[in-house]
Amino acid sequence: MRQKLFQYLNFLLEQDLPFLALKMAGSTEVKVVAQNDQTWHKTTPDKVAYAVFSKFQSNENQVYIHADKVLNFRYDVSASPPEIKLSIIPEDGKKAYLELFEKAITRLEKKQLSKVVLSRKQEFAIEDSDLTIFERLLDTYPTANGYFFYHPQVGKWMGATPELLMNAESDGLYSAQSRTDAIPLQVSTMSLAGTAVDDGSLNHVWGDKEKEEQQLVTDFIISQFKESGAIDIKQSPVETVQAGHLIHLRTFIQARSSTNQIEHLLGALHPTPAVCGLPRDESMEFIVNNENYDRSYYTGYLGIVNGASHHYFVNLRCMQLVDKKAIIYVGGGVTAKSDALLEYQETRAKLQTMHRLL
Ligand SMILES: C=C(O[C@H]1C=CC=C(C(=O)O)[C@@H]1O)C(=O)O
Repeated sequence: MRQKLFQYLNFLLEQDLPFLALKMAGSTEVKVVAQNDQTWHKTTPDKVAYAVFSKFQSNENQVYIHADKVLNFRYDVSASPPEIKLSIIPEDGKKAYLELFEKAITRLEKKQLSKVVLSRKQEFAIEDSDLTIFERLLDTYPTANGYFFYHPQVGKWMGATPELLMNAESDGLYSAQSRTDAIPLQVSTMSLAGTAVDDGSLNHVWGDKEKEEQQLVTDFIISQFKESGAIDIKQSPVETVQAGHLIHLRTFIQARSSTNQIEHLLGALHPTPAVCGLPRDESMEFIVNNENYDRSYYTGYLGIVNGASHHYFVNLRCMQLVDKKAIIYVGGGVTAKSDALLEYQETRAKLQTMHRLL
């Protein structure tokens, strides 16, 4: 089946047809949503099944892929995971990052912001084919949500994201004809923040900075759920979770809502303070005016919708593939307690997630 998947993706690339291939965390299946023509659909389709790829600034250039075909390929992760290539990453962008950090810390100390996520990108040459890199990605990160997106007018993106933005499933019977009805849904999301390099022991002692920045994300999600009319909101205890060679703090949050609330709920959640900051509008303004580059689809989201079933993920640990180049995007949450060099090192550690696949 593995061979069939790559043959099919190769065919779509050769035909220049839009697709999203997604293997959800821990799944043994890659789902491919493909469109039969090259149209760039920019609004929510009146279709039962589709894929979405959204920018960080989600009011711009959304991409919807109409599911003319949805194919599922069984994917058993290779018993011998690919060898991890460790190479030295040049220190490009350090000066610019530290300058950005200084500007942010001024705002944080004045309490104009309580948290802001600062990011950057770095370019690398690639030799292998895009599909070889995708196969390596799926085998290296079986517990991440691995994806490959292509649209002839938008380009190629690939990633292994640990972060769920929203899962919503019908908790009752669903009929495909009743898309416009308010079908009750079980909704779940996660608050993921705080980063450390995994040292192999499961009892990492987290500092106050990490605990606080993750709590801010949890509180934000719960308040957005409440405002959006979701009910029965429940949260799990905070846990440490592995993402490749990194670890994060994570809380699951669940609630009940309905299909007619989904778009609203998505807008209420995205962008969470795991990728933007708090207060949200001020952080967004700071990022857009000071990062000095366009995040594009990084820290946006990707997803697959099929009837009442919605799966959306935050576009993190990702790269854009342009000709023989990979542009890797990375960032991290900064608060008044942050240390500039440690935050910069964190972006370097996050770069490795994609870099070791090249
Ligand atoms: C913004 C990123 O990560 C987010 C998700 C987990 C932990 C994060 C952190 O510790 O700052 C970030 O909020 C990224 O990987 O580019």
